[in-house]
Amino acid sequence: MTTPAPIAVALDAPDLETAARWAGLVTPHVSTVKVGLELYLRYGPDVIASVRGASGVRVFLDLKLHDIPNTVGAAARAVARLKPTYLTVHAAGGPAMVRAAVEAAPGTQIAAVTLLTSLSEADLAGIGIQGPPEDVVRRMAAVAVGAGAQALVCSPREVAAVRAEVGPDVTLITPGVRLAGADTQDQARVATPEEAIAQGADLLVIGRPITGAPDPGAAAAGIAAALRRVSP
Ligand SMILES: O=c1ccn([C@@H]2O[C@H](COP(=O)(O)O)[C@@H](O)[C@H]2O)c(=O)[nH]1
Repeated sequence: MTTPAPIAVALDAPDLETAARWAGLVTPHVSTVKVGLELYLRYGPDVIASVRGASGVRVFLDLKLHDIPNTVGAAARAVARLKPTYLTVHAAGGPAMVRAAVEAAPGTQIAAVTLLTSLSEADLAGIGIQGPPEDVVRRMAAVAVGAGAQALVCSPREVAAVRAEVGPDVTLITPGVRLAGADTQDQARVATPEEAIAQGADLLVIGRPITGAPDPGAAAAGIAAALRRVSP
């Protein structure tokens, strides 16, 4: 039996039945499934047990918490009992907010989102932030890790720079993954799965390229095999 690939499949499904079916199809091939706002807001905490099933797959709870430190700490404490492997917060909430999440969820890796992968340099300029996304990502990464975050979310394009900034012990998670030549949809800063791994990503978040395929299980198996070829 082969080791599951370092992929978190984003279960961005309209209903629980679809999410659980996708989870069942992909879990032989990937290490992790990701629950985001769509499912969690519709179904609440019960969704975690439904997608985890009996497989023991890791669960990544992508709630992107962003509020004052007291509120984020309380929210992180509330979901820590679900034992997700990862829980996201926005690094832009600042060091006290990130630290509040870290302290409230000791059994979970707090993953700080540095800069959404849907944002381009032009988008940043539009909200008054000048310069390349990589500069923002590196600054956010340093702040979040300084506050205790054990994982960071960035695009595959920045992963090497972030690794140089924060060192080998932080888990680097990359959404914004697309197969060569595919439509990037609403993602702005993208790379292929092979490129993301070659740049040093630890975990690739992949949603629609797998869940939108006619056979999500086969799509996950295909990407997992491609990753094994570049990183046996
Ligand atoms: O910066 C970020 C942070 C989180 N995401 C999430 O990842 C998946 C990506 O799905 P695709 O279908 O592969 O685009 C999705 O759940 C996002 O909420 C992100 O894309 N970028």
